Parts: sequence; structure tokens; C-alpha cells
Amino acid sequence: MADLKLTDVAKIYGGTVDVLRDINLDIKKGELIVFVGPSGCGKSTLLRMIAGLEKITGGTLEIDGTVVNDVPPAQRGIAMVFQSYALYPHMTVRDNMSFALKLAKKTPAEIDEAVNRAAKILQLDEYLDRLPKALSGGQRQRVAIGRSIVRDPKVYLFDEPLSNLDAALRVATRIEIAQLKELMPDSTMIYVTHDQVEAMTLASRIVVLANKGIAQVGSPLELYERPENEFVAQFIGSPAMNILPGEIIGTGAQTTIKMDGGGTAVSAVPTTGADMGLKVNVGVRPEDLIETTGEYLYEGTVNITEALGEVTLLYFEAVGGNDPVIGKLPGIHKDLRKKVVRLNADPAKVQVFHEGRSLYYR
Ligand SMILES: Nc1ncnc2c1ncn2[C@@H]1O[C@H](COP(=O)(O)OP(=O)(O)OP(=O)(O)O)[C@@H](O)[C@H]1O
Repeated sequence: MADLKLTDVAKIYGGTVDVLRDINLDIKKGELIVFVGPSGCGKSTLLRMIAGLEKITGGTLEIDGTVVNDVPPAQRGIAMVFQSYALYPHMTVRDNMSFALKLAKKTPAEIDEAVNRAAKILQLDEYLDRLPKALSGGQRQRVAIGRSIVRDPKVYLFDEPLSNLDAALRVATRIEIAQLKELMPDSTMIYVTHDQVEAMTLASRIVVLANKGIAQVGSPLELYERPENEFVAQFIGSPAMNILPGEIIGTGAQTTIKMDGGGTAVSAVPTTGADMGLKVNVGVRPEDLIETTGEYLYEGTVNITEALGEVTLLYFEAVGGNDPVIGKLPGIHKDLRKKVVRLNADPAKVQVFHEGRSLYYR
């Protein structure tokens, strides 16, 4: 299993469409890296360049220390699992899984061993003699993954493998992929998804792509707790983090911010005397807002409530020139509409951004 290193990787389609630039990324053996980002930001393009299905326009891609820019896909030791499973319909599960090994002229004994091992990992033992049409969507996706496992690749690439499955099956298959990773701790995996829960639960590190580059790389909790910039702050988490303008009026181990809409925010992000008077944006997640009768960072009227069952979303309307914010309370709350509420948050959970960048990372 392999380490991957991307140095200044760039992609320009057709000589003019500049999609990615300056992608620098070190992926260690055994990591499960998830690429996320807005539609069209280049997630699939980056994955396809790693697979060798798309030419790298600039920079280098190394696998285990060897530059592979010009190595054809089949010789990179990479297996790719797509969202459409593309199984051969007239072949049994066993034959689907054996196909690549037969092409590679492996002996029947080697093929049997590889297929049985993969079937065991994926719990497909009892389905080996069935045709794909006699399998559920989730089982077919497992066969597609099985076809990769038998080849014992250095790196697995997954391009939205669960997006064709319904909600319940997505959850079940997501858990299977997490278990699969545990059974193959040394295998390196790169996974593209639109689904935040998949990213947060599967990734050892998440790469957030935006504006042709990497907005942040970090563990799921680093991205959630300490976003480097407002883009990542609002991209990770749902509903998105609230961003409210203010001005620094107290510095030190904690920072005090006078909010433009009234009230005062306190953040555990430290600042220096030089920051006094700095215009900043304060970031607070909906789930971190708590009602208070004391010091508050926001005052608003609850305009709309949405009870989702396990949580209620509260949409606050401005009081005194405030921007709207969204709050999230556990449980069901129907009696809050039209109520004027003051909100505060734990200083450890209050982010401070200047010109889009978090002051925590200076
Ligand atoms: N063959 C191509 N020629 C020109 N432009 C392309 C080509 N393939 C992709 N693009 C463009 O490159 C950009 C990145 O596409 P890509 O499919 O990598 O994005 P993505 O992040 O995977 O998007 P999504 O989340 O919607 O699947 C898009 O603007 C797309 O239109």
C-alpha cells in the first residue's frame, strides 16, 4: 500500500479552462482522504488525474516516491470504484470479480484465493454464484468494490460510490465501507463525496477544494472546530455557520468583540493589542447558540421554526440592524415563534475571521 504526493498539480482543460492549480498534498499509507467542495470545483478531475484517466497539466504526482505522471492507468496500481457499478450483467458475482485477474493471467488457484478473500471481507460469500440482477443495489456496489479488492491495488479511489443508493442503503453501505477500511488498515483510499456525513464519518482527513485550490486540509473535527477560513466554516456543518460583523474592543487570551448588531461576543481565540479596533467577522454554529438572560452576542426575534424531530431550527429575524441567524435546538419547540431571544455561545466555540481568514491560524 502506498504513499501519494501531489506537488503543484494543475489542470487546464483544452488549453483554456483552468480548473485546478497549485494542489499540494501528502497522503500517507493507510489514510482515507475525502475530497469535498462545491459542484464543479474539480473533485472528480483531481481523482481522475490520480487514476491516470485525465492528463496532469502541471506539477507532479508521485506514488511511493516515483513520479507517475506518464504511467498508464493500468500500471499505477490504482483501483477506481464509480457511482454506477458497471457490473457485467451476464456474469456471476464470482466471474465479475475474477475478470481482471483472468486478464492478468493469474492461475485459477490465485484467482480463487483472491476472490474468496474479497468475498469474505465484503460478506458476499453466499452470493458468488448469482447474477447481478439478483442482487440489491448495495450488494452490487459491494461486488464493484470486490472487483477492486481482488487486484490488491496500492490505492483505492471512490467517486461518489453511494450516490445511486437510497437513504437507508447509503447509511448501511457507508458503515460497510468504514468496516472495510478497518479490515484493510494499510490500504490508502481517496473518496469523493457530496455528502457531509460520509465525509465526517469516513475521513481520516478531509480536503476541501474551492476556487481552483485547497481551502483546507484537516481531520473532520479540525475542520469543524477550527476552520481556517470563512469558506470552510460555512461549507462544513449544516445549517451553515452564522457569520456576523463586529469590532475588536478587548484583546489578550480571550478576545472581546462589539457586535455591529448590538451585544458583545467573547472568543477564546487570542489576539494582541495591535488588533484593537480591527473589523472582524464572528462565526458561531447554529448548534452552539444558547439562550441567555445575561451577556449576549445576538438579539433577535424567532421568525420561523422548523421542527425536524430530533432538532428544531430557529430562523431569527433582525433586531436593531442585526443580520439573520439560524439556531438549532435539540428536541421540538413550537412555542418560540415571535419571541425575542438573546443568544450567546461558549467562547471556545466562537470563531473570529479577518478578511476571510481565521485569526486562530496566524
Ligand atoms: N473534459 C472537460 N473539458 C472541459 N471542462 C471540463 C471537462 N471536464 C470537466 N470540466 C470542468 O472542470 C470543472 C471541474 O469538474 P469536475 O467534474 O472535476 O468537478 P466536481 O467537483 O467533481 O463537480 P461535481 O461535484 O458537480 O461532480 C467543471 O467546471 C467542469 O465543467
